[in-house]
Amino acid sequence: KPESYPPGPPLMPIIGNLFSLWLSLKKLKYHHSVWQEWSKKYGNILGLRLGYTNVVVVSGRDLIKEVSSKDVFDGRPNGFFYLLRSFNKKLGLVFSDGATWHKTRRMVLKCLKNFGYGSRSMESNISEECKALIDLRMADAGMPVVVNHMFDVCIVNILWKLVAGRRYDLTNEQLTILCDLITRSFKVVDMSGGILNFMPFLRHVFPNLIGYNELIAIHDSLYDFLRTTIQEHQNTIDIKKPRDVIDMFLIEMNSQKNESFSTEELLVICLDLLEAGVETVSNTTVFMLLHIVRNQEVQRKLQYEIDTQVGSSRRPTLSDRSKMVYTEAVLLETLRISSVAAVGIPHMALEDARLGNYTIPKGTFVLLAIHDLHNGEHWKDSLSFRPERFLTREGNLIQDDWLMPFGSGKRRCIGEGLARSELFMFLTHLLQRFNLTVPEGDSLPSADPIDGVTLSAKEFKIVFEPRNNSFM
Ligand code: HEM
Repeated sequence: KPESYPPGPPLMPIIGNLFSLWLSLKKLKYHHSVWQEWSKKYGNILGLRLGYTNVVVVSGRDLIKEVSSKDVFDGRPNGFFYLLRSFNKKLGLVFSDGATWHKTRRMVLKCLKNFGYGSRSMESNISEECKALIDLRMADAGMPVVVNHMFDVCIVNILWKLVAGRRYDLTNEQLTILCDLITRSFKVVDMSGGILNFMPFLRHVFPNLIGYNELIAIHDSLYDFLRTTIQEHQNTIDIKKPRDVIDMFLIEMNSQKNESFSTEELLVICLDLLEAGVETVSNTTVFMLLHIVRNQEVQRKLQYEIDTQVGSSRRPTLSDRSKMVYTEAVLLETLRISSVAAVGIPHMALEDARLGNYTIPKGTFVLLAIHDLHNGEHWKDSLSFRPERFLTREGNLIQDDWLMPFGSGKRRCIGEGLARSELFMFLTHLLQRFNLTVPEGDSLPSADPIDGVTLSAKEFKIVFEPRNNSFM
């Protein structure tokens, strides 16, 4: 017989576990570390109440797969923080559910594929950005460079070519500001939505302290940019020749079908793609560089593989990937050890549901302990960066199903293929042309992340020293 709600730390009136969360955060620094410590004490299905909201944290491969595979958990939270970014409605792709989510996910995937998502033309977009990036680093070769945001504009460009049909110069000021806004919005709260979600009335008392004013200002600016982009499309569209995802949506909206989309929906979809597709890849790529400068042996092995499989007379391509198992293992090890989506994107129970021996009430937020999954007991010496853990003795790749950086099931990430291709291309292009070191006198960068909606690396610098290979 199922018990009622899963166990968790003792509750206080009204605020539930918020005070213990605040106390534990002071000690452990990261939300995912608090969930991990509490899960160890109370079990793999951890039952919390944050303010008025039930929040359950699910740990371990089997339970995470179970949640991800059951339709009843395919909801997304109704919390104040999530609705704040979408005109106080459940719109778009990432934070919608039910019929809106089904039709939006279908349409977004159809449009992206129509403009080459997953095909060769996408490869040429990535390749163009890699070339621009190499030129930029050649220009400041030998000098220390802060790397934390060096991929941002490249990553927007790759996505924006499909979504809005254009790219920006890597030093474009407007785009740099835009990327900075996204970064800031990701640092105001964690993925659970923070205090703004659980005690939203506090925005009337401490609007600055809890990040309300900042989030409003950031989203206003992001929507200004997106409104202008959509307006430009409306002014120049040829309905017989859609140029990009926005054009396809505008044509669909014009066709007056029942299931069509509103301009607000299109705005939120564009924001969703920008927010889900930029910080995640950018932060993972930066962590990848961080682990490489911390582990020079890994760098040497990567360069050996690039030199023997690609050489120096041409640039790497995605078709090199299948031969480059060590490089692939470095990508997997980065996705494991620095899991930027530490608790995935919260799910929500659409009805009362059974999980393990418990009943999860309708409306409960469900966080997936992905960081813990990737750094827990399943992995030997989980704290060391050791790509070899993904290789057999014969040098074949090991697919370990404890690694789920993109989630699983129907809500799984739609950008996985793109993200993996970007990571491969950025890494191989850079290491083909440069040796990466920390500037003289700097200590090795810390692998400890900064908390937020996604985890990010603390600021650090790298010197890009051109390699002695005669590149054509
Ligand atoms: C290293 C890079 C990335 C990581 C680690 C990552 C991770 C994730 C995770 C864990 C989820 C949630 C799965 C779930 O709800 O169970 C997700 C969803 C999503 N991702 Fe990614 N992602 C990455 C890159 C991208 C890119 C490049 C795009 C852009 C195309 C993207 C678009 C999305 C969207 C739209 C969703 C929501 C899907 C839905 O709710 O139906 N992601 N991602």
